[in-house]
Amino acid sequence: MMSSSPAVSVRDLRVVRGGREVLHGLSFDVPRGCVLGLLGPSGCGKTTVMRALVGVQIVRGGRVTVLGQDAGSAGLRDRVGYATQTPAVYGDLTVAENLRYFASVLRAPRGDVDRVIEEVGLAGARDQPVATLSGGQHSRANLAVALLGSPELLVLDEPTVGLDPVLRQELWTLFRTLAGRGVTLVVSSHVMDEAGRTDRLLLMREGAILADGAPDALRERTGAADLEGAFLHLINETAGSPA
Ligand SMILES: Nc1ncnc2c1ncn2[C@@H]1O[C@H](COP(=O)(O)OP(=O)(O)OP(=O)(O)O)[C@@H](O)[C@H]1O
Repeated sequence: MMSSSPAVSVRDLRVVRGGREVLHGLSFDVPRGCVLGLLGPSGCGKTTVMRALVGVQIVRGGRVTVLGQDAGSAGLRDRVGYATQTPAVYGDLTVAENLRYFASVLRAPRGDVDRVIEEVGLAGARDQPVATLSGGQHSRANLAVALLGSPELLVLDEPTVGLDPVLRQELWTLFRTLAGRGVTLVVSSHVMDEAGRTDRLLLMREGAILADGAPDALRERTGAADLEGAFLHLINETAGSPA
């Protein structure tokens, strides 16, 4: 269910990294219970946007509000889950040991460990050291950490990279179930067919938002048969418009 006060509100967000402005004044809202896809070529700024949402990115200007508080506020610590692109789980600990460890750090209920292991489909590997997992299992173990404590906002950086289509499908079903419970998800991806599963898409390019809308609306607006075509159409449109 979507309520009227947005889960995320970003206004004129500017970020400088390595001496260069990499986000040029982004503004968007994410309603509660929405699955927002962040899509765009490598280096366009998706991870930087996510870092700003979870409050670990120094920003040059603008305002990022999450669940009614400034991003990074102490009060948001157990209300926001973040899975980075590079897995944060420890290779020498088993899946269950990692989750017990992170559950205690995050002060999540102990029972959460079994729940999140089930949710990401790792029950069969729970006692396996993470270093011995396949790439897809490894990224699911990382995702499981973000699910601890039942956060209201989940920020997931390319959670399906390296997963086969069946696992990708399963994870998207999980994302949908979570959104159905009112959880808001911000999910980045390179994969256009995944973009179609979102409620809303932010198409990004070179630190700016190229388009913001529902996948069907973007296809309709551009007259493209698929989202890849829509994206290319929007790039050409921008290139052709006066600066
Ligand atoms: N630690 C850093 N120092 C300096 N510049 C950085 C740093 N991290 C990222 N950048 C730059 O910021 C810009 C945005 O990077 P970001 O990681 O947000 O992109 P992305 O869209 O998430 O890329 P990918 O899809 O490859 O993960 C890029 O130009 C990148 O080179």
